[in-house]
Amino acid sequence: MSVEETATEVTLTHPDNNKTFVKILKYGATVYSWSLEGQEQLWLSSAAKLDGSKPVRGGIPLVFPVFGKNEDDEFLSKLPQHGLARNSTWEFLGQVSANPPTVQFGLGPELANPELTKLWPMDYSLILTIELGSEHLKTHIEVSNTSSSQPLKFNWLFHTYLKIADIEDTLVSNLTGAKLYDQMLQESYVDRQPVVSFHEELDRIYQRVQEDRLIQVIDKGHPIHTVKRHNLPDVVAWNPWVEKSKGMADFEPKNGFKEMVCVEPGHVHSLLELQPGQSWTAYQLLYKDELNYQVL
Ligand SMILES: O=P(O)(O)OC[C@H]1O[C@H](O)[C@H](O)[C@@H](O)[C@@H]1O
Repeated sequence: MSVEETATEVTLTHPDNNKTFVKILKYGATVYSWSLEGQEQLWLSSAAKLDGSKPVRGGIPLVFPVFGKNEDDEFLSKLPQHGLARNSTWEFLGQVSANPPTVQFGLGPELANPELTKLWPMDYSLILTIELGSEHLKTHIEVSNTSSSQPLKFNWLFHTYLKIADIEDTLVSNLTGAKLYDQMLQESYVDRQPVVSFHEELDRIYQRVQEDRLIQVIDKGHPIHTVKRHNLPDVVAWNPWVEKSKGMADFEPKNGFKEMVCVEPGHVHSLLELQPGQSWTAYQLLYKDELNYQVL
């Protein structure tokens, strides 16, 4: 069977290779493991809670309807950091294709975390489609405004924790020339460095990165992850380094920051706004590619 469902999770296994699989927790519809021919591609904290008691520290948590904390919107500002999708149990909608194995999960206000839904009482429907290729993982989201009268304002982001060998040997490419908001310095500037390198905590929101820019994670000159985006113009790059990792109870081992980098495609610099009846779609595609410096 290429799709197996338990009470709490769904596993897709590729028909051509049983060491290529993806595991998705119904809680948060969080992909928490993606193995490609036996090689794990995503970082997961050894202290991550997989029992629905808090969002998963690692894998691909889903950020909706707000990234970080919103301070301006009457309703979004009441939600905790990163919203309610990652702390709600989604419905497994079933398999939509046999090869590549593809499944869907759904979320709406009737299913979402009730405490958080009280704070953000909007009508919406989310459909997450996960496709496991022999050499890729595609996560596709559709957001619909199901209200008959109110606009729907939101952010979306795939909070992808990529597994790497050593952060000090790692570069992230093809973000050069993009404007960014540096959450450490709390200021905006244009990145003029040829690549992003990591020597301390780094937390940057790159804005309006052209869609044809492939973001590559490079280990000692070799591209180990390539991230393609559709309708996700903003890219967050994050590594918590020593002090921030110490402060996160569910981040283990404490030197685990050396083996992860977050590259998070999203629409977070501004809010999306859908009128009643409208829908919006976007996807993230993780795969392997040749080294491709598009800008230096
Ligand atoms: O601890 P969390 O709420 O999961 O957030 C983890 C991180 O998410 C993003 O990458 C933000 O840019 C960071 O500022 C934040 O620390």
